[in-house]
Amino acid sequence: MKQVKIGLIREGKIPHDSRVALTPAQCKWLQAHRPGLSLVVQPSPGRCYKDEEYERAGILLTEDLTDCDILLGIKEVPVTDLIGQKTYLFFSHTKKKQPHNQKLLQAILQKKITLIDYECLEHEDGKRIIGFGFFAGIVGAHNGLMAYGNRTGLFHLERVYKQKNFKELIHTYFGLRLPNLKIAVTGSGRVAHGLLEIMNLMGVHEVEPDEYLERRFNYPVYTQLKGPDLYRHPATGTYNRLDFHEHPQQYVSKFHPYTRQTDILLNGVYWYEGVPRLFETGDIRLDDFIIETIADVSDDENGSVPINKQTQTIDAPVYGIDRETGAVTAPYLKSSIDIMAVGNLPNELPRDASRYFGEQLIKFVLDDLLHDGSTLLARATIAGNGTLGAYYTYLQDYADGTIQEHL
Ligand SMILES: NC(=O)c1ccc[n+]([C@@H]2O[C@H](COP(=O)([O-])OP(=O)(O)OC[C@H]3O[C@@H](n4cnc5c(N)ncnc54)[C@H](O)[C@@H]3O)[C@@H](O)[C@H]2O)c1
Repeated sequence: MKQVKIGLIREGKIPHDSRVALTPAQCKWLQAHRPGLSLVVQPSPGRCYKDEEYERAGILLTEDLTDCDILLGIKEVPVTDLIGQKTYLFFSHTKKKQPHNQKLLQAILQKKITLIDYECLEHEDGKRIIGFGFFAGIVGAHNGLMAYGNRTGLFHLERVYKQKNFKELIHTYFGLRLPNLKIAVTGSGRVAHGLLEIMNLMGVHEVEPDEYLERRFNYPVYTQLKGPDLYRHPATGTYNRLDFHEHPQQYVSKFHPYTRQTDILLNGVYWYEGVPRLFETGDIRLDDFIIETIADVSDDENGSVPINKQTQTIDAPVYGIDRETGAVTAPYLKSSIDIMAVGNLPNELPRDASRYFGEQLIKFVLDDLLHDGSTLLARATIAGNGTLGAYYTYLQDYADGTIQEHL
């Protein structure tokens, strides 16, 4: 095994993110159990684990990371902070040619940095290895229910970020009595798992989609809608997962009947251009469209939820959409549907989200970082030594292009 020095960088992106790739306890465990590996931490006033906690775990704090081999961050690293010729792992949000990160990729290439993007780390079958989706689902489901409680006055949920951790959050559900709600949960990935976890913790009962559509219940229920429940090929009437992933534009949505039976929609589908929207904007004017609150955890503006018109912040996560005009309004108006849409939901539970992330990193990626010749890492390497990685040559025009300013 080679000698590797890993540095945890201070997050530089604004608005500030307090998550970190490895907790103090995980760093300590790694130093004890992975000979050849050493770790240092760049001090940070805003990190969810304090500098002193790393110090107490025996991890060296240092401003200077120039002698590290690998630097771990979370969000996009500001161009001015990049250290040339290093290997970085973070979420770069460049693989879809996002205009606002074009400059970042150009700087990475110029500085001969190796960029391994967490989002691109995939198992052989294409399933993503690490991410924050589970805690996005946890916070998203809570916030969706919280918004419905605020709207109707039928119950009250506190903000997640006011709790110390996930365990404390669960304690706030003791004694919670929900009305006879019908909740539709969409998706089957990490976000959906987090949504389901909260359903179960809040004592909402699961029912099958057909039962959900057929009757009302005298207790709160949810149903989980996965690919085959949401989409069908108009010619065959069926859903084939691989075919759908390749040709989503050939499919249509089957969600419409659920808009007539659902009080709250918790949306966790994976959406990209071509995937049918769950419903169309005009549908919200229909008298039998009864959804009052939507937590769009997937958070694609004008995506699977076409009335998600803007992403909010943790401070003010909810806005309204007027049923008649489709215009953005204040939250909790009778004439509007409430939308909860925030792009950094896991930041409401940063310590738990970081620990969960670090666990996956240690389990599935760390050994590859300590040995040469990993195909897992090669497939996730967007740039290296001034050129694009073998799997990312499609980004060449993006890397060459004139800088587009992000509006
Ligand atoms: N709001 C937030 O803070 C937040 C945080 C994390 C994730 N998200 C978003 O939530 C959405 C869901 O994330 P997730 O973590 O559940 O994703 P995931 O990778 O865990 O799951 C994706 C699911 O989508 C399915 N899928 C559909 N089309 C696919 C395709 N073409 N290729 C691969 N898989 C396909 C997969 O089978 C899988 O079940 C994403 O859009 C993500 O960006 C939002």
